[in-house]
Amino acid sequence: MATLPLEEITFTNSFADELRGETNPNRGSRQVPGYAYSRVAPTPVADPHLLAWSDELAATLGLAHPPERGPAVDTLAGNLVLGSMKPFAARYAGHQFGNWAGQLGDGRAMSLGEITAPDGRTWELQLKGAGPTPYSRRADGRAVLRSSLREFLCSEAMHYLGVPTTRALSLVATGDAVVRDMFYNGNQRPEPGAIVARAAPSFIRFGNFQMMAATNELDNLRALADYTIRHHYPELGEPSPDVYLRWYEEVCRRTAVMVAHWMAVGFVHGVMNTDNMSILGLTIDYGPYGWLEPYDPDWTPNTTDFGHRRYAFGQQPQIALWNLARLAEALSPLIPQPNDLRAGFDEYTQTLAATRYDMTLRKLGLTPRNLAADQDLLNDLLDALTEAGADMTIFFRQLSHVAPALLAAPDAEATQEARFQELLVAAAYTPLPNPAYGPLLNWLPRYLDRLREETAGPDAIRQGMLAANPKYVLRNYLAQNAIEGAEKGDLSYLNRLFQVLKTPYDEQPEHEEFAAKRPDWAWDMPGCATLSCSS
Ligand SMILES: Nc1ncnc2c1ncn2[C@@H]1O[C@H](COP(=O)(O)OP(=O)(O)OP(=O)(O)O)[C@@H](O)[C@H]1O
Ligand SMILES: [Mg+2]
Repeated sequence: MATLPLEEITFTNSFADELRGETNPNRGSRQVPGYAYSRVAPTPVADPHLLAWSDELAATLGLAHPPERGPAVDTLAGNLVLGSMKPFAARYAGHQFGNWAGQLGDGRAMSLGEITAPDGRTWELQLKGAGPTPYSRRADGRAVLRSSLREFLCSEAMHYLGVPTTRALSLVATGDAVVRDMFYNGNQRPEPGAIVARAAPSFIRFGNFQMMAATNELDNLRALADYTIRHHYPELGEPSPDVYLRWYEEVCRRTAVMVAHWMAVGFVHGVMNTDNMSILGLTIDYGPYGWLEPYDPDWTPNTTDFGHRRYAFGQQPQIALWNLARLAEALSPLIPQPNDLRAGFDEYTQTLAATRYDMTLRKLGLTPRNLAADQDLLNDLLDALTEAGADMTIFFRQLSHVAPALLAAPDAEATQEARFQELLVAAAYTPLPNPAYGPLLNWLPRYLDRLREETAGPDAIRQGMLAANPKYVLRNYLAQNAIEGAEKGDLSYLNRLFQVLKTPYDEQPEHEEFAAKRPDWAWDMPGCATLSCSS
């Protein structure tokens, strides 16, 4: 299919054209009452050059691969604003760590406008780190290479895993230094700056609605809801109080599906504030996220959250519901009987339970049979994994090979115990035998008996399990290796890692090193197991 260089694309600007925005060129931080956004201009950078590019997303958008330097990359760095673009920073508010934070807004993100893809769908293109806006408060509007690289890679990795997410088109180095206190310990240092161009049908967050409700701007609230429905939920029909209710239920449903996916692959978002919740049910804001390595519902990578563990892995389902309740409050002025919004909570709870059940069964190669007994089997597995602290990804991936093989083996009884031992050694972070692995060892034969009840043959079961249990996820230490290379100007590790993450369910035996459990050196190394919000 024909592609165009980015600089030849004509952008549309539905958000800027249809909603009320301020055009004040003043970039000073301030409250922006009465408006859904502020028109802004990116601040140019010294030497924009391309570090990474998502070919597949570019193909979807109909964009040609740009050279390392030139007008396309200048556009992706904010140095060039095309005539058809109306860049803006959205005004949103939010609850951060459970507390109302008031106006936040795009302090370093800027939307450039929308691209209509060859298939007719529209995508908003947004730069993250393109300079200050009225919402920057005391910060600089910039992003460092390490956090931008993490956002670029993880957005795309999540897409390839099948998780609903915003996408990333490019990672561009700015040539400017950005000063950060990475450990919040008073030691500031200059780091290389970078800008990610991300794409999604829309970047509207729960917090955009909260902002309007908090300041009682009901016309703006209604306009934003109507805009969202008309452009992104047109199947619901023309906005009306009844349609608002159905829309809210659909947001709840999509959010549940997103969280179920996170739980299935071991993704921890790390900072599920309401301003980081997409109204489209997409994973948004790849900041201090992490991937479960030792299975532990209490784990969070975010050092800022070590005290309360509000956003730990196992908390995510209930935090999403808490956030949805804040969204319901924001939408209630639009609804004659706000209590009707409660139907969305049930939608969330039921969809989450059903989707998680479904996804976990698929991870185990099972089809629904006896709900109560199977629930027990699944719950016991999660308890056993927690007690063992086994590597989640390796455990499920190895099981996808071992369990079907045992079904097929004529001398299964004899080999079973040895195969289970091997599986646990592969996934264990402690030397075995270890009593913490007892429950898992007991669970495995029970599971195998249940698997024998399946009618599908071992091969079909193995195929299904391999398609549900990724071999390659973006372990934090892998991202850290890519960062260290990129900071030294060596992109080879980043490129190889990105390539591997594009087919995470494939075996790719030549890339085994990217499937390795967290190495010893990475346990205490910043960026590898824990992260601060400094980005
Ligand atoms: N360096 C910065 N300069 C200006 N504003 C910032 C900066 N870092 C964060 N902010 C703002 O602080 C708020 C909370 O930040 P948070 O870490 O959730 O978002 P983010 O990582 O900047 O971006 P996003 O949610 O768009 O992915 C947001 O309003 C964000 O724009
Ligand atoms: Mg954010």
